[in-house]
Amino acid sequence: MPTNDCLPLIELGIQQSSSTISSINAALRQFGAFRLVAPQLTRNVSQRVFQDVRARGFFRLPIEVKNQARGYSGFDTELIRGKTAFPKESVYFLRKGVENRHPPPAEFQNSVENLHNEWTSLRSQLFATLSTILDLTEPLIGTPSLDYEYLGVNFYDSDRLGRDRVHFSPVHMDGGILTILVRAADVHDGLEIADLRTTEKLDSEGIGLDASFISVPAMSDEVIVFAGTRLQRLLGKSKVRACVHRVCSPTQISNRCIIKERLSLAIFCGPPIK
Ligand SMILES: O=C(O)CCC(=O)C(=O)O
Ligand SMILES: [Fe+2]
Repeated sequence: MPTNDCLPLIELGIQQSSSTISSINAALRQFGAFRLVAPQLTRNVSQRVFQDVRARGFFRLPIEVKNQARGYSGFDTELIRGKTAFPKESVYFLRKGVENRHPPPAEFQNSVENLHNEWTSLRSQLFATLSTILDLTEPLIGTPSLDYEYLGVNFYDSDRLGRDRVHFSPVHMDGGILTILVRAADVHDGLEIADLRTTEKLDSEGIGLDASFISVPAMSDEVIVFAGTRLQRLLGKSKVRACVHRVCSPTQISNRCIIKERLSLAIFCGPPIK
């Protein structure tokens, strides 16, 4: 299976070359994704979040305790396309409509806040660069209707997955404008994205059955950026496709580093389409 060599990389703060501009445009049509150089997110701040989660074992706490934590979403409680359960646990931060439970442990909260601060200083640069690359006249952020964002820390445990389920994350698209995905391990951790040129299908379930997928290993100093359905809707399918992605369970990642537990952190930018 080809890997992320076919996904181009954006470096912020430099003049984008014409070859970068054309390869990012092509990748947004073929995969709805690109890679971003972001050591500010991958090196210290996100590693601190992951270390804190591991060291304090937040996800190993009794379910009654986790259920008390604001933003906690239990194993198999989120549904994809309203029917397929997502076999992960998450804690969401900054999400609207999260009920007023106890805040998660202070260290966890602080480390996520530090990461969010780093992201805040990157955000306008990334969106400005993307506007240049896509030759946009309308801003993608800066209006109240687009500026919503929230973060999710995700925990996947293969011991809970059972034998018959092959995906930590069933195939899906994200609903907002962009998702920035930071992963804990510098390995093949099962993330795959669809090559949308290999299928005529448009829904994520159909694409999941039909398309070829590429494996996207985690690289140090880089994050993956997915386009969401809102961006596809705003700019049109001929310019940007929403990324169709899934995460294979460790048993499916043959001949590669096997991880039983997986942590990731997603920053979701832009409200989903209502
Ligand atoms: O954990 C991952 O790598 C992907 C998570 C994801 O796709 C999501 O939360 O929407
Ligand atoms: Fe996703």
